Amino acid sequence: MPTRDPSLSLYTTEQVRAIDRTAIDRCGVAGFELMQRAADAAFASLRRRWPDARRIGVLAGAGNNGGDAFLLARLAWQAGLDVDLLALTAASRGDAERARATFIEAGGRIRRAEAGAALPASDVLVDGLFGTGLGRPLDGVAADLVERIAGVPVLALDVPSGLDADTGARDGACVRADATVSFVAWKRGLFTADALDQCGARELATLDLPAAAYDGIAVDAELVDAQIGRVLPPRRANVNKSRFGHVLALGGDDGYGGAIRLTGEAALRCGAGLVSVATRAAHVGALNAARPELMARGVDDGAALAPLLQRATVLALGPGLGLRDWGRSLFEAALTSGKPLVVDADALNLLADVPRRVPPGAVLTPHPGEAARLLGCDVASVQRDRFAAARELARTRSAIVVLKGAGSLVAAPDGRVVVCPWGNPGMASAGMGDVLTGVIAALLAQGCDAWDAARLGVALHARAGDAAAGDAPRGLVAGDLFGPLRRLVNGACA
Ligand SMILES: NC(=O)C1=CN([C@@H]2O[C@H](COP(=O)(O)OP(=O)(O)OC[C@H]3O[C@@H](n4cnc5c(N)ncnc54)[C@H](O)[C@@H]3O)[C@@H](O)[C@H]2O)[C@@H](O)CC1
Ligand SMILES: Nc1ncnc2c1ncn2[C@@H]1O[C@H](COP(=O)(O)OP(=O)(O)O)[C@@H](O)[C@H]1O
Ligand SMILES: [K+]
Repeated sequence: MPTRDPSLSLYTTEQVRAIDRTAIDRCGVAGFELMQRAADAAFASLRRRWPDARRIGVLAGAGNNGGDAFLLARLAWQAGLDVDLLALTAASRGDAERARATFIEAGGRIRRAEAGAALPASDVLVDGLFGTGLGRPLDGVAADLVERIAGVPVLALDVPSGLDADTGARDGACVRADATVSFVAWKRGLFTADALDQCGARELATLDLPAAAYDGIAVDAELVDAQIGRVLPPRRANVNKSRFGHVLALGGDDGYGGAIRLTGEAALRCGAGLVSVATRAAHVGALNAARPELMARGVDDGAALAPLLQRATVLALGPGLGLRDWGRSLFEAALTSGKPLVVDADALNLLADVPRRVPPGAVLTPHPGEAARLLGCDVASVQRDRFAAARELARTRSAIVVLKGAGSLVAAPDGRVVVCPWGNPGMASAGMGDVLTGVIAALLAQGCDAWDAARLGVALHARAGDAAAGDAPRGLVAGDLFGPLRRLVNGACA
């Protein structure tokens, strides 16, 4: 991938280690100097965030993450603060041992963390137990310490200890930080899954590495860039609705008319020129009454869809579609039409059942449950490595895949991945996915290719969710997103 903007570039831990090695071996920046810079950056962050803190508690592990912690402890000590440092081991390795010695030389004292050791009484606790070297779940004294942290703000060095920095998954005890200062480059796992509960505010400290340290290391993924104007330019004045596509939303079996209405309305609110809805006849009256701009049509089966499919430029297939014969027949007709489409909800469940190919340019929008069905695994396996799951689905289905949930990922068959840093737990409510389907369909209808429509759609949807939720996520409903979506799609997020 081309970008080198460090604030958007995401790497695996192996890649970050390679960057560190290049900086040390080829750019002449000593490892200890890097550690010192890491400690400087983290201490500056601590002072900025908690200027009144007098008592600094520090947890230090045996590796270089612990080395960062010793050097931060020395800075705090030299600044006249009280420092209570608990070390997991009696000795460290390499640069970290030198860092330990430096702290002791400066007059600092170290308590050895035995089973049941009292956590430091502190105003801020610094977590330097494990960073990118974490190789297995925390256990023993480390797990015990981490599980007993309570009632004190926590600053994590590089990664909250216990979090897998490659996947964002935790397996057992894990530090819940208020802020995480990450060093050198963003680790991709800080932006999805459990990471959203464990990291707190994220801050990147690149430690002034020379640009050459990053040479030859392609980013593994990127954060979504919200520069909407780049892919969806402002509208010209002399245009008419036929320029902006005709979305056909298909779904809404008995009892699920609301789902497809949300999809249709989202497509309208994001600028599709025309939106038709093919649904159960029983829903048409209510749809027309509630949203007359939607052209709602009752269809008995897939055969009845032919004229609608012919007129449509983009399909939004699946919300409320159901798994009965009616839904199956619409599913078959829609896929056979070869039109560009967004495949969601029950259409994904049908896709998991029926060995069908989706047309080129399709966007699949599974939540982890749907992704698991498509991959033939369980939800926990998807969540254990969302990057791998999204990439595998995109590759095997030759489609753009949006793996939804906290920290949504968008993956392409060629391995590209972007991660959405927005969204909130208020969006864990019925109908939110139906809205996303309409958003992406509208962007396809207005000329975005599948990749742009998916990444931009995910960004708009999540930012609209954040704008609508404000500081009150509980009780957010999907329809609340329409107002913010309209503002954002017109460029408010650029
Ligand atoms: N020179 C460098 O490479 C730099 C490294 N930095 C820091 O160094 C960290 C990485 O350091 P390390 O590679 O030493 O690794 P860590 O300090 O994260 O872990 C230390 C060691 O603990 C052991 N371990 C792993 N999981 C364990 C578990 N669950 N229970 C018990 N022991 C376990 C492993 O042997 C591992 O190597 C980064 O996260 C960052 O904080 C920074 O100082 C910046 C520069
Ligand atoms: N905890 C969360 N944080 C951020 N976004 C979330 C969260 N929970 C759900 N979302 C987003 O809300 C949408 C929910 O989609 P989905 O699960 O398909 O809901 P539904 O089937 O009810 O429409 C997705 O875009 C998802 O990424
Ligand atoms: K840590």
